[in-house]
Amino acid sequence: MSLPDIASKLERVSSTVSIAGRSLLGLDTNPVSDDWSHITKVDPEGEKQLPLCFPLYLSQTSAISVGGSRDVTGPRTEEAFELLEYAPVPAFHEPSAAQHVTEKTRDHAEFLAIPEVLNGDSEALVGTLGQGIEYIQEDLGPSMIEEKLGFSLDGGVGKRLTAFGAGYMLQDAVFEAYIIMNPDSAAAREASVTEDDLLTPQEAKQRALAAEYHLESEVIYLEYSGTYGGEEATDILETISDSVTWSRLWYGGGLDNRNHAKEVLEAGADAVIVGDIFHEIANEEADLVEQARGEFDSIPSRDELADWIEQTVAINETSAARFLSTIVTVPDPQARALSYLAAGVEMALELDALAETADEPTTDEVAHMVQDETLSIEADFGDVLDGRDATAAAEAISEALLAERYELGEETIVSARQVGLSLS
Ligand SMILES: CC(C)=CCC/C(C)=C/CC/C(C)=C/CC/C(C)=C/COP(=O)(O)OP(=O)(O)O
Ligand SMILES: O=P(O)(O)OC[C@@H](O)CO
Repeated sequence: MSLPDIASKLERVSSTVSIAGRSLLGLDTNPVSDDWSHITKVDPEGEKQLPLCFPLYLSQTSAISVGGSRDVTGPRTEEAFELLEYAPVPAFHEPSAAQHVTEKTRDHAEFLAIPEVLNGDSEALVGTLGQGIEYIQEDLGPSMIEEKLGFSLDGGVGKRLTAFGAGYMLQDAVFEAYIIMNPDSAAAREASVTEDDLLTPQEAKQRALAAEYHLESEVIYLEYSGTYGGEEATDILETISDSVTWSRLWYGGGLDNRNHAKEVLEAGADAVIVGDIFHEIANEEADLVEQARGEFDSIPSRDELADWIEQTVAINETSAARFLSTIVTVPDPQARALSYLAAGVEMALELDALAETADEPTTDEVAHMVQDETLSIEADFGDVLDGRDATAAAEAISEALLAERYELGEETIVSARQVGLSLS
């Protein structure tokens, strides 16, 4: 038997084993975790930012999806991943263009999740994917391999190596088969989904089955980006979840309270995706810090701060409480929100005070200032990260904010550009 014959036989055997594993033995061979019930979508676009103590909020979610369809660039995506190194849960990359994938994002991301839209134009199903694979094969792959080898690739071996490189980079990629049901969203515009493309529950189920059996999409993603899908969405989820067995079924769009999160989970979603309300915490935290600066002459205790926050805002209406309420396993979202908001405001006030102690320091001096100071937030980070990571997280975030405050450029471990707060 020739080598190609053996390869083709092996391929046939392995795909039969995989189908048998899935359908006859009922084995869960889907690489996307079945334990995930809540995913936070972090969008590295300029206007969407992270709260100061993002490791605390993100400790409650199952995983983080990094990506967005507007104003996203490779460098911004890299910055988001660098910050999210300090999040206590895995972060994966959902690019909306292949150029957002860089060597650095590949190093940081748990895996690539590639969108394919089941009710858009052919560009959104296979066109962009083809361009993406071409980019990996012809640009990103060779430059990464050449950098590792230290010499340039050409000839037959070069060709095989770059093909191998593209396969290698995509081997742990998973596919998210989107059904986009809000035509008035960036995702719909990106995929050319219009009113005419909206699906009935039965049509959605049929496409979901095609995605599971033909495309072998690890995830089927019902997307209402920016608006809650209500009964229409729960009808679709119920219909799909009755038939789809192997792919994970995710719902995203407009979630900002527990009832809606429960509704879609009870209708059969394996996980909910929450985006906007998480980013809104950053604005809320910045507003509170601004008010606290006017209110207190010295740094109050954490308890005093919590009392003041309770008098200043209706906790149940805060973005912090609403975000946490979408995580159905968090027992008391309001209490948790109050404690995280107080931690964030205290961290900002402590850093304001630290900034006052120096006049035009260098980047090295800023690093030392941060290392010599123990901020209260370290103990909070210690509750969700292990000790060394908690110190590293507090130092990296503080250093970035101080460097930004002194206009020291971008020499810090992480950039403060995506943290929604500036020191006074
Ligand atoms: C092969 C590699 C490396 C990359 C592939 C790149 C591909 C195929 C990207 C897919 C682009 C695509 C079809 C986008 C459709 C729109 C979509 C589903 C976007 C995701 O939605 P969000 O960006 O989360 O939505 P919002 O911005 O509306 O919140
Ligand atoms: O931003 P929201 O409306 O929460 O939607 C989350 C996600 O489904 C967007 O792709």
